[in-house]
Order: sequence, then structure tokens, then C-alpha cells
Amino acid sequence: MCGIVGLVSTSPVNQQVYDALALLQHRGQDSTGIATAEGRVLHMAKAKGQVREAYRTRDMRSLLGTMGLGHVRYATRGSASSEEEAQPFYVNAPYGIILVHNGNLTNTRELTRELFEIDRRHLNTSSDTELLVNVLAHELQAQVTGSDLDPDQVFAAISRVHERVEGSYAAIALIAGHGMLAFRDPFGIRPLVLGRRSAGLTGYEWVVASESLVLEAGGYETVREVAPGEAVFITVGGEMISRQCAANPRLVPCSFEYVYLARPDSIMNGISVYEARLRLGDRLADTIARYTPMGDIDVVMPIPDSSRPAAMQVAQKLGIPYREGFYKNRYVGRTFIMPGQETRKKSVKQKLNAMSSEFAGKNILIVDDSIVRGTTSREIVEMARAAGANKVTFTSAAPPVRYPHVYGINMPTRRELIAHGRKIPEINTELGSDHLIYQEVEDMQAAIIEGSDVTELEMSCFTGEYVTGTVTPEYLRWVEENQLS
Ligand SMILES: O=P(O)(O)OC[C@H]1O[C@H](OP(=O)(O)OP(=O)(O)O)[C@H](O)[C@@H]1O
Ligand SMILES: NC(=O)CC[C@H](N)C(=O)O
Ligand SMILES: [Mg+2]
Repeated sequence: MCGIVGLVSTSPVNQQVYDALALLQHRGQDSTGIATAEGRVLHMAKAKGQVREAYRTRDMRSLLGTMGLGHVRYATRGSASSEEEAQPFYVNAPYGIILVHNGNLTNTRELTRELFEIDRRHLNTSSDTELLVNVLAHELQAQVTGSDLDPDQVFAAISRVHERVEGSYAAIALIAGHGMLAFRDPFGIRPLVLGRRSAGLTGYEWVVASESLVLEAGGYETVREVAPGEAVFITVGGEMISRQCAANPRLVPCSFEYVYLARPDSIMNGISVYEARLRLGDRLADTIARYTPMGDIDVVMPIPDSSRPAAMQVAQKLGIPYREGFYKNRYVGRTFIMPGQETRKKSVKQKLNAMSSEFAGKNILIVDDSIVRGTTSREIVEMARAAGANKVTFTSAAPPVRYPHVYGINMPTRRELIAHGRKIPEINTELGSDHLIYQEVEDMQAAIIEGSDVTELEMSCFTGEYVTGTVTPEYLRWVEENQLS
């Protein structure tokens, strides 16, 4: 996952894009980039690291214009440390297009071949986003006839993008001198929400972003989600035109957004992330009650930050005291989205510390939102024991992650996943806990979609069922052999 934002405004957008990216930081910490359009001129600044350290005053001063976009990257293809692969990606024809992307393409081998052999396009990195912007540019070039750009031509190009590209993509592009284009893959796997605020007599200022909290913070009203397969084109003058461009759109949003990725104060596809996490806690409590004699547990504890709402609900429903026994160092970022296992492992220790007073002689029920590689949970069990815990029951508000995630979350190899090919008692032994309880898949799905219009969720990392056709066993093997560097 990455965080993306795009703005069409009536005043300079540089600071607004920066502020939005700071709010989306939890979606990617590898690198960041901002681009703006000042008439036909495009400006761009990108750098490694987090938003607050990446930009200098001179970068911000150079980002002129009233239309802009931004990106925070959590790499899933190519290299996490490459500055060339930081987004946005730029192509100079037609018009000058600059694009940001959240997601992961699954037919990159075919696209690379086609772009090189048929479309005669140069690719300079191994980023899938570079493929996406080149397919878009090629298809737009095939539509345009003069210097004017008709929205019909843009929508026809997006229809072709949907035909050629497989995988997940929520994307925003600036087309120099013309407008901003936002589009989402035909399954709407990754999120994208549209908002606006009044610009007085001149109409509206527009925003598209990965998460609704960006809209709220900027004083925008939510118009709606960009629909799966839909493209939204906003002209430089602030006119919004949209069209469904996919043959068979079907909303299947990523379940992992609700489990871990998104901020709890966002509303995604009409579902409050916070409330979904509370419901995950409710259902988990029912499962725990089925397996554990309640007299056995003294306290319920979250692993900060993401599991807090679920843990609170588990405690309340089971009628057991809720305690925060792990103190979190607020200056360490999210561990799971850091690149490299060594860094992740070291960061868990730097991030969390167990307070002995909360553990000594007690039977602890620990709640995490998910167990993926087991990096966090292994360390946590060890810390709890070292702090004097008597019995450690470990619980996860998500089911076992047994299969690779190929739609924008970096968990591409089976052998990395602690639950792959292991039964729950074996995972329990691996973690060193006394007892291990997971959410059931059906309960996770029901907890997330309850009360919403969403009927399906992308849950491949829990079920091994992939919505896009290209994810074959051969593809998964190839991904394992060609991991992110
Ligand atoms: O099994 P693992 O591979 O360790 O991954 C799962 C853990 O990683 C995430 O925490 P993270 O520290 O990234 O972020 P958080 O502060 O939002 O919980 C998640 O909340 C789990 O705690
Ligand atoms: N997590 C993402 O959305 C990553 C976007 C893109 N695949 C990249 O690696 O840069
Ligand atoms: Mg966590």
C-alpha cells in the first residue's frame, strides 16, 4: 500500500499536498514525492524517507501551481531504497503526464514485453508504476488528435488501460495544461475517495485521496468513493466529469486495509475503519470464549497501535480488565511496512517495552490485529515472559495469513509467512505462547462488511483465492524468485 492524494484548487497547492501526505504517512515510509502543474509546466520533488524529513524549503518553493499530487511509498515491486522508483513517475508525451499509484500490477512481465516490443517505449526501472504510466500514455496518445484534450478520449484510454493491466491500482495523474485524472481498478481493491469544497463563485476545489481523513482535515466534504473501474477527470478550471470505463466492475476491496493498513479515523467504501476493528474485537471475543476458560485470564492487552480498538472490545465483551502493558516509543514508525527483516526485528524492540508491574505473575491475553511474519508476536511473547508473565495467550483479530498478498502489501513469499503450511498448534510452538487463537475467516468478513453495501472482500492472503486471473501458481513462484530488493 501507498498513500496518494491529488488536488485541483484555486490557490497554490504545495502546502496542502504536503499536509495530506503527512496524514497518509502510515501508508508508506520508504520515499515520498510531490508534483504540481503550473499551466503547462510540471514541477516535481521526490526523496527517500518520511514526509517531515524529505522536503526542504527550496523544494516546497519550487512546487508552483494550483493543481498537484503526492505520494508516500511502501514498495511492493522493484526496490524500496531506489530514488528513481520513488513516485510520481513522469512521461513527456502526450502533453506531459505525471502519475502516482497505490497498488501492485500482476501482469508486469507481459506489460514489459508489450511496451518494449510493440509500443516501443523505454522503461528505466523495475517499478510497476512506470509500466502503468506508460500504458496510460500510449493509450492516450492513440486517442488524441490535436492539442485539445476531450474527456471522451481520456475515458477511452482508461478503458484500454483496464483491458491491458491486471492487478490493483488506484491512481492519480496530472495531464499538463488539461487537468487531473483519477481512476481505480475494476475490483476497487485499493481505496480512493473524492471530495470537494466550495471555491465561492468559481465553483469547487477538488481532492482525491487514499483515505477520507485527508478530506476531513482539509475541510472538504466527501462526494463519494471513486467507483471500481471508474475514471474521474477534473479540468484545470474545476469542472468534474466521470465515467465508468470497465466492462465488468465489481467492488472487492482489500480486507487488510480494515485489519491493519488504514487509519481508524477513515471511512472506506462506506465502512468506518474504527468500527470495523471494534466488530473484529467482538467476534474475536466470542471465539476466545469458546476456547478458553475465562477464570484463566487476568488481563487483556493490546499491542500498540493498530490492535487497540479490537483489544478494548475483547476486554469489554469478556468482562476482563484492559491494561496497556506495552509502552510504545512514539518516535519509531510502523514496523511491518519497513523494508528488510533485520530492520523490522530490531524495530520491534526499539518500539515496544513491557512494564513488569503489569505482567508479574499474571495470565495475559494479548490481542494483535494480525500475525504475518510473526516478527512482532515472537518478540512480544519473549518480552511478556521476561517481564514475569505466568501464562501468555496470544490472539489475532485477523485469521492466519497463509498466502502471499500480491495487491499492494509486501508479503509476497510463502516461506516468510509464519502460518504458511503450519497448523495453529505448530504456530503456537513457533511463537512460544501457551495458547494461540485466531479469528475465523467468516467472522472477519462479517465484522468488516456489517451494515454496509459491500458484499465481497479481497481476502486472498487468508484464503488463497485471488480475484484477478493472472495470479497463477507459476506467477506466485516468479514473484518469490524476483522479490523486492
Ligand atoms: O507478524 P508481523 O510480521 O510482525 O506483522 C504484524 C504486526 O505488524 C503490524 O504492526 P506495526 O508495528 O507495523 O504497526 P502498528 O503500530 O500500527 O501496530 C501489525 O499491527 C502487527 O502488530
Ligand atoms: N504499496 C504500493 O501501493 C506500491 C506501489 C508500487 N507497486 C511500488 O512499488 O512503488
Ligand atoms: Mg502492530
